[in-house]
Amino acid sequence: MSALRATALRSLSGRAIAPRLARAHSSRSEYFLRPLTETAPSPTYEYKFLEQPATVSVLSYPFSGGQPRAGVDKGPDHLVEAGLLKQLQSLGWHVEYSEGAVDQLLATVKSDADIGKMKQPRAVSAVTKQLAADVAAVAQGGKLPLTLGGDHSLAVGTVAGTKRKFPDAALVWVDAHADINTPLTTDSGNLHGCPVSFLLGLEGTDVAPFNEWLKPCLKPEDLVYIGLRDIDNGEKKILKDLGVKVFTMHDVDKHGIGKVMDLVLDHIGRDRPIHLSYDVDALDPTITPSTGTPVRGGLNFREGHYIAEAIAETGNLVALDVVEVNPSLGEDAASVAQTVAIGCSLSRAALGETLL
Ligand SMILES: NC(=[NH2+])NCCC[C@H](N)C(=O)O
Ligand SMILES: [Mn+2]
Ligand SMILES: [Mn+2]
Repeated sequence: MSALRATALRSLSGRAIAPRLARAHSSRSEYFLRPLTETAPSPTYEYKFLEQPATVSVLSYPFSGGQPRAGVDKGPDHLVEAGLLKQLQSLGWHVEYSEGAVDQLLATVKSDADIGKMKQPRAVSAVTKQLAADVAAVAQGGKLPLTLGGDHSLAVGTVAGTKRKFPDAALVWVDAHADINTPLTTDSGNLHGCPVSFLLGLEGTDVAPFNEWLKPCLKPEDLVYIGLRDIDNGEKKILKDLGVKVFTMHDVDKHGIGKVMDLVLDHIGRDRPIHLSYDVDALDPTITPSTGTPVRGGLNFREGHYIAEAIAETGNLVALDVVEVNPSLGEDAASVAQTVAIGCSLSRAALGETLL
């Protein structure tokens, strides 16, 4: 059985429903059945590593176990309710939607005591293992997986999945944080601060339960960061020792975002598949307030979108993550709506929306 068939198709209320019923009644699954290809036959750019017709497979992963704040698991539903699927369809994409069976996966985790400093390691491992299989299956099918989080620990799964189809893929990580703590360096123990170290296979990451399924799949030179401004001391040492290419907010201030993106593409090259992992806390908290670990001094609205647009323009995007939207946080309903809207607009920008 394919990995994706294991994920349940769900109704708007989150109840698991039979696919045939879903086809008849779920408004989400209409996107499978009646693509509006008359209005826009294909995306703005030719996505050269994908098969035709260009298809985005949206994977909803309502998971919060990589960090302590409730609500980030509601991010995917809010993004979908805001109209994301229809928006992507009107950009010319064929759109599929499925929801990771996170509840079922978590039900297999009976107790989840800390392992060393790691919090909820079994939950994160179980969910990311399945997500890796889902992303790999989508990529093998010639489609683009768009994973909606959920917290950033999910990227252990998404990047591992992308790398099964595209071992040469570059990883562009847009974030206030480096998320490269290891189980040895982390202060918080929150695994959303650690996914990159597991992908690289750094010292301390060869631990159960992850080492039962996850092999190092990323090289330091495959990775570029943009937007960093809150880096733990242990992470600074790792970044320097490995020589990872980092464009902090200082670099964005100094060069401007246009130059930074030129330098990003100079570094990774212009003919390689790109996995874009976008943490919405990369943007300034005035722009995306509803997120668990906001840090002042972030990307402004245009800088944030320009990054996604510049990646889209390459035609090399093969996978996208949009994570850390937490609709339970923020001052008021307007903060939440704004953060969700920007999760949608960043996704559209990466999938080829242009201003003209
Ligand atoms: N994906 C995120 N928002 N990560 C925040 C990580 C914060 C901090 N560096 C930690 O390891 O706990
Ligand atoms: Mn972050
Ligand atoms: Mn992050």
